[in-house]
Amino acid sequence: MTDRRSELRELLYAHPAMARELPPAFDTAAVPDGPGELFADWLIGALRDGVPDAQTAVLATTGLDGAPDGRVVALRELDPEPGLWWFHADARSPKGRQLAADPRAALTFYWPALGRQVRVRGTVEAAPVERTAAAFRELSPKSRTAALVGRQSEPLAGPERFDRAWREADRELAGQPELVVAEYRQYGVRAVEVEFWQGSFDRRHQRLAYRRAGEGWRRELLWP
Ligand SMILES: Cc1cc2nc3c(=O)[nH]c(=O)nc-3n(C[C@H](O)[C@H](O)[C@H](O)COP(=O)(O)O)c2cc1C
Repeated sequence: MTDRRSELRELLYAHPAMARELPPAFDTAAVPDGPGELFADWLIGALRDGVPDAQTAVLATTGLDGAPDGRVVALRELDPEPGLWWFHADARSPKGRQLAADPRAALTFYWPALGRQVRVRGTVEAAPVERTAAAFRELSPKSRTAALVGRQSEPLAGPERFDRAWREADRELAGQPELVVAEYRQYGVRAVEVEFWQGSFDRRHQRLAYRRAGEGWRRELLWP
């Protein structure tokens, strides 16, 4: 019988993280005053380099039981100047309820091909209803159907229940193309801390942290 534990251990040691050529060290002294601009530079670079799903991040929240929780979401917009990172979600989902109870959140981006990580910590705020309704109407038909189906993270009795709900939602949207799911939200994480991490094959990683200080930002290097 294969010993899965030792097989896996062997594979993990044979495949160390970031064992490939990565971008050269970045000039931590020649960076913008705020983190939004630097993040935009890095994300645009990742998207243009073809990093798959470069706009996705792990969203960490505090569970209603006080324990940490996390899941992947997609970044939809960025306001570099105030430092707002926007994602969309249903207010009735576990994460939506968690954020209503405690708006503190973190977004962690990782671009493996570039060995880059960005950590954003802050507090979420929801966009005004009219703006969200307009954004909802711009979604692809499939995304609107998925949002109307709703019930995210509730137990599903079987795939046929989902198929039926999907068909019903499709029909409803076809009859009412202007329909907006009232619980659909645009959440913006207003950053208080943003850290840029550039990995290096030789483990001489670089870390640059921005922290809000009054109207501006304070920058400092961190030991890797
Ligand atoms: C690549 C990827 C992108 C995703 N994007 C979103 C998103 O933008 N919004 C969202 O609510 N869920 C998104 N999800 C699904 C979430 O990870 C999660 O399964 C779902 O939102 C339920 O989370 P919750 O139970 O913590 O509320 C995405 C998942 C993946 C893998």
